[in-house]
Amino acid sequence: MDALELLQQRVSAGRLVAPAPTAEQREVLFQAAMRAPDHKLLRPWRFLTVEGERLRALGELFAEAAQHQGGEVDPAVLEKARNNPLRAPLVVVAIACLRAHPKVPPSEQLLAAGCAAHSLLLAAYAQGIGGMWRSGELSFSPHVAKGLGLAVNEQIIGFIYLGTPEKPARPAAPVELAPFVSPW
Ligand SMILES: Cc1cc2nc3c(=O)[nH]c(=O)nc-3n(C[C@H](O)[C@H](O)[C@H](O)COP(=O)(O)O)c2cc1C
Repeated sequence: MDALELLQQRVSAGRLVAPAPTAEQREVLFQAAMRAPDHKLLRPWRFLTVEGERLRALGELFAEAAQHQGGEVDPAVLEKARNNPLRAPLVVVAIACLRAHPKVPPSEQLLAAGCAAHSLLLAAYAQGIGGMWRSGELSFSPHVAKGLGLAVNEQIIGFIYLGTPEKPARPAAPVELAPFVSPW
């Protein structure tokens, strides 16, 4: 796929089915992520892959986290939390790993991690893999972070759902640029 077409046409795919990306495709996804712009080459990111039965375990972790938020939890909310990870055959947890650095503040490291996640999404689209970056309040849950084994300096920046798109990608309409771009 042409690079400029990819950059202008990438869209998310919410409905994803098996098969999950192959080993070869995953190599491309993660190599693309590693090429994100990155001040001082800190690589302030890492990724966890969750698939198969582990998707159910992630759903259980989400349900537990919803219960840990306190108060009475609507059973429908719990059920939704439990089923959320089952919306794709592969969920990649994108994690920012922030460390003290004299030249690179945590905000820049967070941006670099976000760029890595975006590169992964672009590499997915380029390979015909459907992808969607999701967060939701449970991505900020300390219980989820602990269950996924995050260190204190790490934070979840997204759950990237990947799989085979159920429907063809919708066309991305061009955006009127005037509100977003102006000479100074
Ligand atoms: C950090 C981040 C978190 C997001 N979380 C969600 C989410 O929880 N649920 C959702 O529907 N979309 C979420 N999105 C937006 C979608 O990934 C997607 O970009 C949006 O639906 C627009 O679709 P498009 O990518 O096809 O333009 C998030 C995007 C980012 C960058």
